[in-house]
Amino acid sequence: MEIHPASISLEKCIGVCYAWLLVANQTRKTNGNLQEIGYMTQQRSREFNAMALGMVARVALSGLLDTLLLWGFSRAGVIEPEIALLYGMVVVIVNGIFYLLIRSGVNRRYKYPSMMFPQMVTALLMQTAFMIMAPHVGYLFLINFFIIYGFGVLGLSTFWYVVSWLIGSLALVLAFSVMGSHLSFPVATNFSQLLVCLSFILTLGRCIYLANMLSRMQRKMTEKNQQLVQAMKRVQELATRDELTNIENRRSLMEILAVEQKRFQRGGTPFCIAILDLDGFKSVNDNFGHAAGDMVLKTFVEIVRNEMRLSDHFARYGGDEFVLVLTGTTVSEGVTALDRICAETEVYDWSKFGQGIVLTASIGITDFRPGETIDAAFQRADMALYAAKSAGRNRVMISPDSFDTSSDGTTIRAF
Ligand SMILES: Nc1nc2c(ncn2[C@@H]2O[C@H](COP(=O)(O)OP(=O)(O)OP(=O)(O)O)[C@@H](O)[C@H]2O)c(=O)[nH]1
Repeated sequence: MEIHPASISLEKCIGVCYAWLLVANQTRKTNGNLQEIGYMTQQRSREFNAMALGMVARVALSGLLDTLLLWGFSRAGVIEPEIALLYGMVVVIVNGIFYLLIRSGVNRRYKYPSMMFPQMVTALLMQTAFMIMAPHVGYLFLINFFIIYGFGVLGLSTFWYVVSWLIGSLALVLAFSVMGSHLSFPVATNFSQLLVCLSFILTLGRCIYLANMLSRMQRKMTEKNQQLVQAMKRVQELATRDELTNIENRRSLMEILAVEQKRFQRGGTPFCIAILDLDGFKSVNDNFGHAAGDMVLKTFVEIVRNEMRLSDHFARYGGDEFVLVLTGTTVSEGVTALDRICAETEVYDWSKFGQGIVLTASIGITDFRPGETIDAAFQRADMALYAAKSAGRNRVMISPDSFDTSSDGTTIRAF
């Protein structure tokens, strides 16, 4: 068997490996760490296992392609046929073991259930062993290093990627120190040249396949991220908005008030709390049904929104009770806006929701005062609302000790 070795320098090979590793690691970062998908629900666990089994099948297929090439080289007289046979057997046995480990769920006992790292190390050591056993086709095992690290991109964390690189480097040093002078390109005959050419074509194909897999995964992840962002937005909405009227809910109101309280304490920016309640709303429900009641509530919200400033906050406190937080506003300024709301509610044509419906609103308002709690201010506003109801409804009442003059200077409705 005549061999024409084309020498491969150790530095060149390690240099190329290093460059590939850098590119691969960059891609891995972009695609996120699949191993971290390890913490998952049963459904995700099944999907993950299917993916891991798919990877094992792909690795096995790649190994069988190499077996075919080795068989070709044995036909060309470059290596003994036993090498091809042994390679094929090792591929089947090793991948069979990983298949069974994943299939039986043993992998789920580990923090990183993809088993990518042990698969990679096994593959690296296997290539090294065959490089030593069959140095005349050593280039074939050498270029497989690139494929192996390419697979690693799909699922290794930075730490394990570096560890696998160190292991691969040591394996290369071992192979070159043992067989360096015998490693060669078998290009003595046309047939073996054809096989070498074919092996490079197949390697390129596998690299392209991997790149394509990565880009598909990236697209899928982008899609999933978008879905996640939408879901988070929806959760946020459900947690902070009232479903019927789409204004802030009670929980969100409490957060808003806490923020305004802090702002007041820092810079003294005044704000007022107004509680609004529809008068006789229950009778709408009783006489015209819940759906009509809902329409009334939504319409009332629109009336208030048309009168409030953009900087104000409007929340549904519960039932037909609403709260307006009037920011940067004194009581007298707030009362002007609230009077308009009362007037608009009174003149609105509610009869479109049920014949004869006439509705008004009662409102209690207070300003927030230094050193007090939100609860204390809230209670005052509630008392003012109660006073408005007691005084005959359809009016705005101010809590005691608030500024007692309206914007036009006349005494207004403190009780
Ligand atoms: N349609 C509808 N009704 C609701 C909703 N939430 C609470 N309610 C009803 O709103 C009514 C509120 O009761 P009250 O505040 O006592 O009714 P009111 O007639 O306005 O009484 P005053 O405030 O004293 O004038 C109750 O009948 C609740 O069942 C809702 O989301 N939709």
